[in-house]
Amino acid sequence: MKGYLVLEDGMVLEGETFGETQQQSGEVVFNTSMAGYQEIFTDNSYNGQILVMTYPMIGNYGINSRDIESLKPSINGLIIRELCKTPSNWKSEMNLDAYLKMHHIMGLEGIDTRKLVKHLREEGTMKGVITTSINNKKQIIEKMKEEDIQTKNFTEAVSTTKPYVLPGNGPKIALMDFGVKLNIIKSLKSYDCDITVVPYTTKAEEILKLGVDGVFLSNGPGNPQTLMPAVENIKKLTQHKPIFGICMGHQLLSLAFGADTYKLKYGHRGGNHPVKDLLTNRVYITSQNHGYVVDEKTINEKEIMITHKNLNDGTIEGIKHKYLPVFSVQYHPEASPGPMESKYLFQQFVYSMRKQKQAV
Ligand SMILES: NC(=O)CC[C@H](N)C(=O)O
Repeated sequence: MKGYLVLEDGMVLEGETFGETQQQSGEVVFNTSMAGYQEIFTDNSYNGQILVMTYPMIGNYGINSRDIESLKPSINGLIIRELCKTPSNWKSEMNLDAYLKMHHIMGLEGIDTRKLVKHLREEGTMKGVITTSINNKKQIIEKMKEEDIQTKNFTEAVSTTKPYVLPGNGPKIALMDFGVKLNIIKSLKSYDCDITVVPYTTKAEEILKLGVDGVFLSNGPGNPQTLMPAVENIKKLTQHKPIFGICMGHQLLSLAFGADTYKLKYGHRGGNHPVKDLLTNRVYITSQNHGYVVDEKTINEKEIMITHKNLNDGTIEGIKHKYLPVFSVQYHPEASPGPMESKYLFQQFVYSMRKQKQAV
């Protein structure tokens, strides 16, 4: 069936639908990874977004039940150049078309993704609608303009509603869940951590009552500034426990230290973003997925040190407190998908918890 992507600025692109034919809206963002589409679709940080993949063929190794970052895909829609209907891989259990149907997500193929991404790069990411009819294009655009994605809380839909424990014999961690990726949990589990995953609304006092050795702040969708109550809790926790934050966790931690965040023109989403560790001068190739970033001008240098920078645009990629065992990165050391060379950061967190324990 014919399908269309209608952008907020009036641009329309025509393609063929797959998956479920169900009209959906969302911020249209692009990811440049060449592989790992399953991990990307199931990353909760994409909640509410229509995703464009720049790699020209998607679906070639099918879908399996193992390579997931959460139990279901979070994307509101998928836009690709070409859909592979006959996957070939020993792990494959179904094709992408069937998978999107199962989760009621609409896909569009046959789209000139190169033209679309050039447009988004020049104009910035914007809202869009995927639909099977553009007879009412004017109304579609007007309606899409009404929704304010900058003030909407997307975390609510993906955070756990009840705490749960993943027992282990290593350091005891409270993981504040803003939409956590499974590989973050697996990475902490590789150190046999005892993890209590708590809802993002959990109060600092309740977390401290758990008697944990450290607190982990997860990734998650949406604007970090919609989560100011969590920022207040994090502010309290920084005075008591070692903390490690990734992506949304990094942004919230920075807000807790009084910094500001802003929205990037088209974000960083892909598997090859170069990041420089300013303390060692080493460059890491990193996996990324974010639209917001911490504003360098607002960092309180008396307390906070910028530890990492993005070599493409110079934005902040990591911070650390000068005296407290508290640090965070904007990129994804857990990879999934993407390079795994930053995994040592989990070890650094485990080490900081052990050190703190010995000190008291
Ligand atoms: N992966 C993430 O945690 C993303 C954080 C935030 N939602 C952003 O887009 O910047």
